[in-house]
Amino acid sequence: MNAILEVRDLSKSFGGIKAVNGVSFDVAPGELKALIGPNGAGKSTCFNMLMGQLEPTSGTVRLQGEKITGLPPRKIWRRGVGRTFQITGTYQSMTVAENVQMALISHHRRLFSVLPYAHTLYRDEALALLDVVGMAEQADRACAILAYGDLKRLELAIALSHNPKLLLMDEPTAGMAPKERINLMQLTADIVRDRGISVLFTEHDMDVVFAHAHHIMVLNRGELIAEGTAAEVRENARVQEVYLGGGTLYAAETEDA
Ligand SMILES: Nc1ncnc2c1ncn2[C@@H]1O[C@H](COP(=O)(O)OP(=O)(O)OP(=O)(O)O)[C@@H](O)[C@H]1O
Repeated sequence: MNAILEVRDLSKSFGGIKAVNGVSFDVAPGELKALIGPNGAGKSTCFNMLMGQLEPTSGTVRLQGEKITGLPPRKIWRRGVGRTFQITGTYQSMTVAENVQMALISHHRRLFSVLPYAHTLYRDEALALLDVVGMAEQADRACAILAYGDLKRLELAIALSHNPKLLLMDEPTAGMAPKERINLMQLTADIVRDRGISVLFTEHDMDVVFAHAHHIMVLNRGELIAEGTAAEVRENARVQEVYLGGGTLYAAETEDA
């Protein structure tokens, strides 16, 4: 099947630093793909170019065959690329459901005309999305009092409200307890399977990566040095060298929450 995302020879230099250097890869429909690498490898720079926050020095990005390189973030988002961030961005003064409703109102391009009665709009649709992420029972709670793991699930519901074809998740489990991380990624894997969307995520926790990613790419000093299944990447000598100076690449954390 044709790729959802095609990245070709993508590069970004900051002065003399080649943060991303000639990176090429595809993301297939319904694929859950991880981009891993040590600190400073170029993962965030890569994501920022895919989402339009950074202009590449060279290279192209295509979404379903159409070039999106150089488009502003909002246009890329409108074409069906969603993103979740390391630091969650929700409206603290609103309830859980209202946050999703706001996203749905924005998706339907009705933002300014409907604000006075926004709280009644798309409520059922919002509840359905909250059900997908296991948050329906918390629909009327204020965001300000949510546990961090619940905020991350809410963020996922907000991202889904734009009905993305591709979701970019930048360290989705950062700041979570080990058990919560596995749960969030299991939820993400279920969503990928059930809704047929593609997800590309960066992650430092190898437990999460090896347990859930269909395919893993390893970035080091701006270059892709390996890709494959969890088993292939785990056994790759270059990857082991980069991560642990030649040792075996085990999960970083294995204790329970
Ligand atoms: N705006 C910038 N100006 C100058 N150098 C930058 C800029 N952004 C990133 N870099 C450099 O580019 C390289 C890649 O950084 P990047 O943040 O993409 O790595 P990363 O893999 O996301 O790291 P981490 O896992 O720590 O988030 C690093 O050497 C970084 O210092």
